[in-house]
Amino acid sequence: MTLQAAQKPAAGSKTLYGGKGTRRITVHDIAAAKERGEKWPMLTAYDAMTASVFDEAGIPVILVGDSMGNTHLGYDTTVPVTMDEMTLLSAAVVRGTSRALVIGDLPFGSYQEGPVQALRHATRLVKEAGVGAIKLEGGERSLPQTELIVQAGIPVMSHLGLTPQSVNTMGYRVQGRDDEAAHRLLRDAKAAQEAGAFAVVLELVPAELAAEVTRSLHIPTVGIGAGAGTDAQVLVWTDMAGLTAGKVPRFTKQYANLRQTLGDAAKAFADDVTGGTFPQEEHSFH
Ligand SMILES: Nc1nc(=O)c2c([nH]1)NC[C@@H]1CN(c3ccc(C(=O)N[C@@H](CCC(=O)O)C(=O)O)cc3)CN21
Ligand SMILES: CC(C)C(=O)C(=O)O
Ligand SMILES: [Mg+2]
Repeated sequence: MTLQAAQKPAAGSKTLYGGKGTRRITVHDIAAAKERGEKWPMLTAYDAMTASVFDEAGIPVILVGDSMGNTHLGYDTTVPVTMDEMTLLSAAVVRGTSRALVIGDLPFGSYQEGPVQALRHATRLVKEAGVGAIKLEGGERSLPQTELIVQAGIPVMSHLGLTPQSVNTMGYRVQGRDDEAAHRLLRDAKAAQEAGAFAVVLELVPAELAAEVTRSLHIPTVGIGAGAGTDAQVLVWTDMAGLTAGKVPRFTKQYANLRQTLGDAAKAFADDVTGGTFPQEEHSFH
């Protein structure tokens, strides 16, 4: 097999990424991908336009992350993000996609009170925004929430390791470095799986530990700053495209420099207007 053939599955083949299917991807497709040993990409999106780009690019799973607080809403952390903000932007992402599984993050304060509150807000994201699954942070501490939401028929993605909604107690440090923390993370991951989660995000954990968790679970792991041993990888789209203002985490790879490109376009437009070279005849009506 050529390298190209190894990397690019034939059109129509049963793969999650880049497949040509017209129906929306489900959590069952994701479970099947782990059985095939297939790795898959996930990106965040926060609006219909960007989501449609990723959907057309074959990204099978799109997360409407509460990272919107940092990237789009101008907050310092994800902590202030509200259900209204999540619902509005999640609905836009669903409208912009036809094939990707869209997952909505439950924001801080929307599930910590208990399972009934969690189910109410998960249900809102499904009914009002149309997401196919929700994500919440925490293993053991979010088990009752996970169980009740799954029982209600809503797929749940768990999120372990660095959980940014706990920044005020946790900081933004690598998690699971010592033996005790590593065992706790493994326990959390197994508990999430037991409670019915369909996948687990592992954020900012040592690569060896993330690989061990991945081998120990039958549901897929989605890494971010967790090395190459997870089943899937997720990045915040504005980080990977070079659009985020300011510092981006070291685990991000930058695939474009949209901040430069967009800034250059804005300057070129401004120069045209101030210099009187835009609009031209072809942009005018008589
Ligand atoms: N734009 C953006 N990208 C993200 O990845 C992201 C958000 N926003 N908002 C929510 C959380 C916060 N995240 C963060 C924030 C900071 C670090 C950070 O400073 N990490 C250090 C490493 C720390 C260590 O070595 O322990 C780094 O240098 O990357 C990591 C993840 C990830 N999430
Ligand atoms: C980085 C991912 C996992 C996330 O939770 C977010 O974007 O909010
Ligand atoms: Mg999040």
